[in-house]
Amino acid sequence: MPLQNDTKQQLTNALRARKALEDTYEAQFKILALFVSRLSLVCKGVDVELDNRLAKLRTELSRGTDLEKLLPFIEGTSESLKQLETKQHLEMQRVQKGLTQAGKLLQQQKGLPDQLRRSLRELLGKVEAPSATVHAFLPHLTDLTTLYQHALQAKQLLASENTDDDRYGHICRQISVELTNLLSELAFAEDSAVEMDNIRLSLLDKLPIDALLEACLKTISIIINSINSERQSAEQFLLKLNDALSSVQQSVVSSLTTSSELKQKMQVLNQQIEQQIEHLSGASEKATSLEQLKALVGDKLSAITGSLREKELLEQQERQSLLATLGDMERRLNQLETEASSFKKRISDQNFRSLQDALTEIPNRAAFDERYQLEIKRWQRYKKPLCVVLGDVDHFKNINDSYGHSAGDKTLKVIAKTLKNSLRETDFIARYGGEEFIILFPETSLSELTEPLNALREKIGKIPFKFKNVSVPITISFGGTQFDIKDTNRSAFDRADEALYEAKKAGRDKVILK
Ligand SMILES: Nc1nc2c(ncn2[C@@H]2O[C@H](COP(=O)(O)OP(=O)(O)OP(=O)(O)O)[C@@H](O)[C@H]2O)c(=O)[nH]1
Repeated sequence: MPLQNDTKQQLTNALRARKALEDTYEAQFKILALFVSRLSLVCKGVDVELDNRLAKLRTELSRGTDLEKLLPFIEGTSESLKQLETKQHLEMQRVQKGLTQAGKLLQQQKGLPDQLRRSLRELLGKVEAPSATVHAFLPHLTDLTTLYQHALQAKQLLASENTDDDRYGHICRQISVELTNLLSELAFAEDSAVEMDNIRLSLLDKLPIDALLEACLKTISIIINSINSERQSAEQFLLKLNDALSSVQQSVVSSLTTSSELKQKMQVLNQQIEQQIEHLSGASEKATSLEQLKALVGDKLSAITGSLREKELLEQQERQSLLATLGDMERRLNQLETEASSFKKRISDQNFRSLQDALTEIPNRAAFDERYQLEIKRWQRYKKPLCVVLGDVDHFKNINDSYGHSAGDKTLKVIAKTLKNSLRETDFIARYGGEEFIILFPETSLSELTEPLNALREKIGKIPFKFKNVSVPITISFGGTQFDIKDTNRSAFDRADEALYEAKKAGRDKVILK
């Protein structure tokens, strides 16, 4: 009996446990069903077929249908989801392509404000980055729409400006910037350099189109004059070279003629001496007495001595004429050497000046372009990191406006000097234009730049500038990047430019590295 009771108890326990398990399972199934229903409602509207399948699944779930019977519905829905995923992937590519095309089209528009161009470039970079969902493109679409709006507004503003000055204002500014860059890349002798500097200063003001055209014409005429004077001096040098060479040729010819004449005379003398000696030996054989022989030898010897003296004289004459010719040639060649070295110095001075910014005396944009190509080649070959950094003086326009252009010029000089002196010899700094500097850091990675650039930024901020007895703190912003395997020289530069733009947007006096 006790055994029977025991079995009964065990059975009851097992039944209770099973009931509890079933209850738990039912509760979990309900939660899951609710979750799936809610999730399916969220997906509603994405795809009709998926909507239908999910609706059926929801109905079956709400009826409490068995999991086994639900399986065909779940499989059907999974299939629809898979198809939808492929569709969405294609859709994503389509949206990405569409946004890129629209952005690039906007980029091709002329006359867009610089800031808008930078934002657009930044946006295109984001659009090209891989995305997990189509939704991720929505903010980009909003941004692009805003940029389109701004571009349209800018264009409308341009079109609505009526006066000549306003209509051409934008073009004038561009010409002005290009002309300023050109001036900094041209090397001129002192007198033209002063004229050029006056033109450069005049370009800092907002010039009306006629004044700007005049500045262009003046620049062209200075360039032509300078080319002409260079051509004349080259011509003069070539004429002198020609003169010197023909006079050397003449000397050589005349010395050759003299020497051949002397040679002939010498031959005659030699023959004469030989004959005299022959005559002497013949005559001495015929001599019958010692007295006769003595007189004969005496006569002949004095004749031979005379001929030998004459020969010596001729030889001396030849030596002297040769020495005179050589002396003359040496003098001419020395003159030529002096001319050539002064010409060479002028050319090398000119080369140096054409790569140096006249105001700040640091390398100019042309020098930068040359060095940039070289450092990129080194980077490609040796695979050592290479960074490029743009620096831009903050609110520089205010300095010009408040204290005049010469104060602005002085500021640029001091900043350029400070930057140059604070860099390593292997780094390279150039004035890129206006108040913008560009620095190349070979064999340096981006992580190694934060500290020195911040130190540089702080150093500039601490320079005690004083204009009209007012202390004026001046700051600088830096944007930099490291060369990447996919980079072109333009793309790396653009990234540094974007970083600089971010530094300006973030409040200036900042270093942003991308
Ligand atoms: N004195 C002087 N001024 C220059 C020279 N080159 C460019 N500038 C001036 O530099 C100013 C640059 O002004 P913006 O481009 O508006 O920039 P910013 O005032 O520095 O403002 P942010 O860069 O936005 O901080 C312009 O007023 C130019 O005329 C130069 O060689 N000498």
